[in-house]
Amino acid sequence: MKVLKFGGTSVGSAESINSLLEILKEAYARGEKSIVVLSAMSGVTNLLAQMAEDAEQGINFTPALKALENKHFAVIKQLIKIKHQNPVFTQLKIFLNELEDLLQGIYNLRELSAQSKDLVVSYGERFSTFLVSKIAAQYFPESLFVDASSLIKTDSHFGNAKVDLPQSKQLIQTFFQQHQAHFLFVTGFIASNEQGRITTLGRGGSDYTAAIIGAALKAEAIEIWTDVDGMLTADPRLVKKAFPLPVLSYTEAMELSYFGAKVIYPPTMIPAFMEKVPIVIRNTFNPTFPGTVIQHDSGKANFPIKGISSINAISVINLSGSGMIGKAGFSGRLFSLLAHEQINIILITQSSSEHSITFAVQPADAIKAKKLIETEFELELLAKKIEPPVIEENLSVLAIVGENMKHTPGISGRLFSALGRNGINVRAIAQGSSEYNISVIISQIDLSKALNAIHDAFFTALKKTLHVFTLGTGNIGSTLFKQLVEQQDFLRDHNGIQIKVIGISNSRKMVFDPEGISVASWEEALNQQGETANLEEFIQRMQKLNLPNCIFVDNTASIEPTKHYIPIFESNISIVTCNKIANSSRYATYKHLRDTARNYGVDFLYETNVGAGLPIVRTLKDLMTSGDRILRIEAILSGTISYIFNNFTGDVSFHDVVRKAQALGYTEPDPRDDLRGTDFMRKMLILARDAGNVIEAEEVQLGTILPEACLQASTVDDFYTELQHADSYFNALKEQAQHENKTIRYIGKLENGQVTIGLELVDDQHPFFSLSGSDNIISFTTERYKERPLVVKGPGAGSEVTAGGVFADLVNAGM
Ligand SMILES: NC(=O)c1ccc[n+]([C@@H]2O[C@H](COP(=O)([O-])OP(=O)(O)OC[C@H]3O[C@@H](n4cnc5c(N)ncnc54)[C@H](O)[C@@H]3O)[C@@H](O)[C@H]2O)c1
Ligand SMILES: N[C@@H](CCO)C(=O)O
Ligand code: NA
Repeated sequence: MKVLKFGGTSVGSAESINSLLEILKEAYARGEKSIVVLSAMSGVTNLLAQMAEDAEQGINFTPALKALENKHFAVIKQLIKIKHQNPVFTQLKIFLNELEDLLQGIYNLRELSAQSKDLVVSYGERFSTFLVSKIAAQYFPESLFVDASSLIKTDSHFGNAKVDLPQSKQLIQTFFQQHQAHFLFVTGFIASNEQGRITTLGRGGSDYTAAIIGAALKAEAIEIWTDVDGMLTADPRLVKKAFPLPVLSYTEAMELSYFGAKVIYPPTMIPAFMEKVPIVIRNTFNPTFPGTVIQHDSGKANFPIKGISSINAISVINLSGSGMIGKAGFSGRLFSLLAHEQINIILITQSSSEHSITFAVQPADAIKAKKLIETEFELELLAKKIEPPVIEENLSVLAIVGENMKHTPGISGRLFSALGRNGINVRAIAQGSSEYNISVIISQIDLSKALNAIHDAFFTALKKTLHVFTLGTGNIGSTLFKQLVEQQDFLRDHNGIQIKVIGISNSRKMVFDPEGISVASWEEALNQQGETANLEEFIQRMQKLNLPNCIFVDNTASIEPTKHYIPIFESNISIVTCNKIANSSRYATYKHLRDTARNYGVDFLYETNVGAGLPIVRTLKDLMTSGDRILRIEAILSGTISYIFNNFTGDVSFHDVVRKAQALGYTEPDPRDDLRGTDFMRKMLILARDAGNVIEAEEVQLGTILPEACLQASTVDDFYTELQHADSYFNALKEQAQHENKTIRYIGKLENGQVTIGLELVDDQHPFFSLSGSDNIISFTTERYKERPLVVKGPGAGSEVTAGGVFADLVNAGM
């Protein structure tokens, strides 16, 4: 036998009552015996309470009474065949008349006691249960309406009565013994005291009724049918990836529902817990879903924790002072004082120095608690043995919960590193010695971010989501989007990583979607929903969204974004960039960026600053961190110039080859940056700095490949015109090289902290002689690679290889 309890939404309308009936019919067809416990139709209990209060105030309650009648009558008309409707209308009308008399009495006396209020609200369950029993009788003639006030006995604490479990158990067992042939529909929530006056069971009352009956009859299970799929891993309003848990122990369910997860109210579980009757949370509107089983043991563990619960708003009170040290009974006095005044303590921590006690309460209780303490400890305060209590507000508490934590080291490490990586400050920590729960107090504005980061950290079979904000939709930016689209399934399936692009901006427009922009149609998103670009606002919006695993990607060649790098790091957001401007500006800036990123525990990744996707920055970093020492670097790091000299053969003009390099996407947005050597200089500067040198741009000896007139050109068009005029200059250079059997190379060197870049003609003995396309080559001579250098070679410009490098950095920043 099972006890099936249906909540207010499950009896809230004709449609939902139909769903409920389907569930009963199927159970019936399977030969299962059920007892059904029902709540009032959703909204009705509140409405009744309001009517009672209105009556007390002398406000006319008749319109509300009429609305109540209509609501229930409408269901009768829809779900009961006409020929059977009359007796049902009649009985409901009798109930309604009783209710009206009652309200009239309250109205006349202008007096509402807790006792009469219980009586008023009890009609909600009586209406709904009677109604559903009559609807059900059309399919199951043995259906019987049961008013549970005759079965569940309580004290006279109206509004929140305490159940006399032994007496109720007796009554229930006898009643069900006598009615075995019936299909019982029992009112939830209501009971009666010794004198037979109606009482109610308080919050979660109908669940409690189901648990009391299920326990008394040692049911096979108590099914709580509601409008969600079960207990979830976290609050789904804050964590989109929250999912229903298949199995929980009673203890875990209590811990989880204590904070947040309002599917079931913990005290209602106690009778089931005592008799080891499993409770199953099911969804009336998704009846094939198995739901969550709450049982004696915790079940097979798929993850190290079961879930994360949270309370959005709490206040913390700090009490400190020398007067507490070694003073047995101090906390006893403190907490009995608060308990006596019904102030619920959500969490307590005390340092082992005993110098301070921190505890959390509901915000509404904070001031009262402070005043109570000030009165109780007046003498200690006067003697300055303790400091005045301090209230801190706008805080949240979250807790990770699970019995398996007990057997698994590293859980708290994972929790705190997820918080730390996302820049979330932990204000207080508590772990019960039962190790079922670790709770932390954090600032309210970080709650959603913290929940998501922790959810990602523990439910690893699920996807880790990177939240990305990207600037620049040119060559590199647009290619990156294309690669993201192509790769997203693989990343999800093989690396458990989901990349959500939340913001995109170029110099004209910007667009945001906190749920993630569909990157395949980024252009439409930008053009159709985009607003006028505003870099300051873009960054502010990113900071304000405060998302976990957040990465800012700069795919521009502009100085503007680089001015915001420091505040971005300070918001605990990592940066990935192919833009070389920040790293090649003043050394002080270069250093400040690294220091800030390190202090805030975020990543600053810029592999594509040198040699596009080729592993150059990474290789140098590995050499440095493993203790090698750089003796010399020799390199060709301009893909554009490499391409030009590799293709400046035969009759083709120099000017045309430069145009071609630009068309192929090798050049900087302004090709003069390549040809004047600026771009190469930036790369050498970055490498020199990464190799440990303190060096400024003006210290680089930069030899040029251009005649003076080209260097002076003030626009890109002028520049191309000057290049056309310089044909003879470049042809002469080419002929000289051919004559000497050499090739023209533009080579950078770092030695003894000095950087030089210049044109050289090299012969076939030189390692840089044979290069093709846009190839870069770099050779590191180090203490360990002294005889033969470490060489990296390959295409060092172009949108595919560059975007690929940015992509790899992006994924690494999310690790
Ligand atoms: N082409 C390569 O092979 C290569 C290799 C390595 C690094 N890079 C670097 O990649 C970067 C981008 O190059 P590209 O060829 O894609 O340039 P691009 O000119 O094609 O695109 C630049 C984009 O940045 C946007 N932008 C500029 N200023 C902006 C601002 N203040 N706010 C928002 N958006 C802004 C522009 O609107 C445009 O969408 C450069 O820094 C370049 O040095 C390129
Ligand atoms: N314009 C650059 C792109 C790579 O940074 C080059 O030609 O090398
Ligand atoms: Na690189």
